[in-house]
Amino acid sequence: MKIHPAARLQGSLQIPGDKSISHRSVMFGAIAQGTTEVTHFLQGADCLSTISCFRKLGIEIENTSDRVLVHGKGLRGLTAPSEILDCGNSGTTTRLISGILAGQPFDTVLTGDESIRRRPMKRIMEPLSAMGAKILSQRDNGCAPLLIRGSSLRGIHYHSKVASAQVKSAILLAGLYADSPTAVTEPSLSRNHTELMLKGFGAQAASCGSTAFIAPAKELHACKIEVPGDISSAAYFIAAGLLAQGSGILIRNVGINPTRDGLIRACQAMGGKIRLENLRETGGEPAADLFVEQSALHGITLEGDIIPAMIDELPVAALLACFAEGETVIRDAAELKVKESNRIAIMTENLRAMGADVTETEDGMIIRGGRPLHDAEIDSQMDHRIAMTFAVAGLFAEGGVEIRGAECVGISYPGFFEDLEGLRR
Ligand SMILES: O=C(O)C1=C[C@@H](OP(=O)(O)O)[C@@H](O)[C@H](O)C1
Ligand SMILES: C=C(OP(=O)(O)O)C(=O)O
Repeated sequence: MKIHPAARLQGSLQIPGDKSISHRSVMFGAIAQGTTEVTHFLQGADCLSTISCFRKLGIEIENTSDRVLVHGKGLRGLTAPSEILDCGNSGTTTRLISGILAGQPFDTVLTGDESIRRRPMKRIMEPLSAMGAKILSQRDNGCAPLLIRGSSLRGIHYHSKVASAQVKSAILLAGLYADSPTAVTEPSLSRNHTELMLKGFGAQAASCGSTAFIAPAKELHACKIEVPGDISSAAYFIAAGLLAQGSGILIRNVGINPTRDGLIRACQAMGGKIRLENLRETGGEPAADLFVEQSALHGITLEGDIIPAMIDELPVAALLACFAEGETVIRDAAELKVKESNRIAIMTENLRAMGADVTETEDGMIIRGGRPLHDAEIDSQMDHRIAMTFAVAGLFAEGGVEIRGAECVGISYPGFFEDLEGLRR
């Protein structure tokens, strides 16, 4: 896929539904009593993997263009699958479903694509085992395929070494099936969609700082969920809007949950002009329209608590740093190495190939902005966030960019290239 430089970008767009919230709407709907109706569901490959897994667990799910209906069977209504569950490329599917399967009276085998089979699963195996489940990594390497032998569970208070909503959510979901309350404390607060949405489904969930609690549940009840636009998808248009000439880009209906809005805060701290308009609530989550204008950016340090709030947006933040005056330091972001690809290594290699001044560090990158980017051929390594980041890079690089494996954007944003092209003026 060739991306040509853009003289001007302007206009407005509607971002597809949030991936994290879409996954959870299907999962929680499946284990609730009654029919959960989901609108603005993300029809990306990852969320379709979640639907496919729950269908194999006996749940009827109607997926039409305007809504998804999940005919939940209650907390104890899932049935043993007759085949292996394929989580595709989705870490969220793999880890969250493991929490639910830990409490089932049957065995399940979970696997996924090549990338999923490399990602660390010990982080959920340990706490779920401490709760009483038996989880076996079939190659004994701490990765999928996983055999999950569900059982009756006990509540725990788990102190996680990583700030990870997937780890936290797996434990909280298992906690629904436990004999006593469960708590998870993480080093920094990660996205809290599970806590918010489980409450909407009638669970007793609470949080205090970076500790989340859940009480064992008798039943959950079905909900109506309108999924807000995904800030992680909006991120590419925020970046494009900050860099492009034109009269601005309006990104409508973006989820701005404070555990997800780190990119907006980081860009504003770099001098980016992003105006939040029409603030409202969508599906129990704060949402707004974002108006983004071309801005003169300067480098900053990104570290600590803001990192989990923009973890998937760090690649595009690194790109922005190439256009900022001075140095940007990203640290405390070692988690980037265990995403769909090693995002620290790939960003460093590819930004350098385009002429940027970037140094890879143990837990982040140092980027010295101001060098113009030039054309290069970039391999996405089938990581959707890398493909979308370099599509934006191509708009502002002399000669554009050629992206190999660009089709992987379908994991989280099937219409990405059409939406990007639609802003050219
Ligand atoms: O819970 C979720 O929906 C997600 C949590 C994050 O992963 P970690 O929990 O591994 O940080 C994020 O990177 C991923 O895209 C989605
Ligand atoms: C890391 C991501 O997703 P997951 O962990 O669900 O594969 C992502 O979407 O950037």
